[in-house]
Amino acid sequence: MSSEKVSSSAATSTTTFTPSSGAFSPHVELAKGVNGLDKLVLREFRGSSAEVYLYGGHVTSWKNDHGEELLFVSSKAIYKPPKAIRGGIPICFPQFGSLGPLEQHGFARNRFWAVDTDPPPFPTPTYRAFVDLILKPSEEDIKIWPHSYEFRLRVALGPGGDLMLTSRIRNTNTDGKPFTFTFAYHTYFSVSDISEVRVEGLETLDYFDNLKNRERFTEQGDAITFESEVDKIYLSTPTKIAILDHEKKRTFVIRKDGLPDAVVWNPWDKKAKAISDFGDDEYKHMLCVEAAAIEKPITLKPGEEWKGRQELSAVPSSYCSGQLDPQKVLQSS
Ligand SMILES: O=P(O)(O)OC[C@H]1O[C@H](O)[C@H](O)[C@@H](O)[C@@H]1O
Repeated sequence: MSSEKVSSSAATSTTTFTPSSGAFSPHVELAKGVNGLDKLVLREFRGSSAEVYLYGGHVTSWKNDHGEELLFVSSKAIYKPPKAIRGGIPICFPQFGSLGPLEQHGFARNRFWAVDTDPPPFPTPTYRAFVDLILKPSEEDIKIWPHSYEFRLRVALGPGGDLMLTSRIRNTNTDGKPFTFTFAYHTYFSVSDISEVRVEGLETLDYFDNLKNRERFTEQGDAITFESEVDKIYLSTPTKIAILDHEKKRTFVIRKDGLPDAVVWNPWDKKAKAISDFGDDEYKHMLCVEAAAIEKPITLKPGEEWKGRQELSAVPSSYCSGQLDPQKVLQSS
């Protein structure tokens, strides 16, 4: 692999698969999104919904049963290869950030995925509304990252409106070679006002600060609040992280498996202005908390598979992340 940065080939080198609409459960339909890009819409009986584009395997919408949008997507997002859609949940694979020779965040978010009509059995019981996508390397991709893999992504919407993303990545190299990657679900949460947001669960943890040459620091002892640009990779984080939106009285809860790290990013005003597909003031209404595997890259031998899962829920903020399990209390009410 060359040491200099390599740009990914445009998605044109990947064949796209347009599934017939009959290929899905009644909870899922195929639709045309922005710029005519194929997307799958998942709906649950109580009204919650989610949308995932085949371009990037990219979740761009997650709405609760009142139809409120819970994810942030920039009004300046460019739904056009090879640019990744700004917002929603970009998939960072096989490289997080600029931690390696590939382009920023790898190439999975710039490729056309296909619907996996014959996925291997799913290990854990899943929700009714789900879709399985698959990404395999094209010849072009193999030139920039010389490995064969099958990346299966299941996007599922629970009866209570929870959104679950499960990634299963298998090394299918026939040359006996292992490969190593880093990974993140780069989730953009929609918040009413970043200056009224708190994150619980990352207190006292070590983190790499991307704004200070990625040096290692230790977080202070209480909930994280925001008054300037933040770009931190928290290490060995708990399974559950909570993002409290004071104005909306809403708490996002991230539950994750196989993803020990969590990146917290808000560009704030200066960087927001410098990002072409991001509105100057939009930093006030978003926060990225990205379940990730970064500090300890994952190595797979041929035939081995890695699984990384995140489950997002949005609950009334009367539940603190540490004390009550909103799911249990909600069910008992
Ligand atoms: O603009 P992008 O390539 O999508 O990256 C957006 C951001 O992603 C992550 O949060 C990184 O930690 C940031 O350093 C980066 O600026």
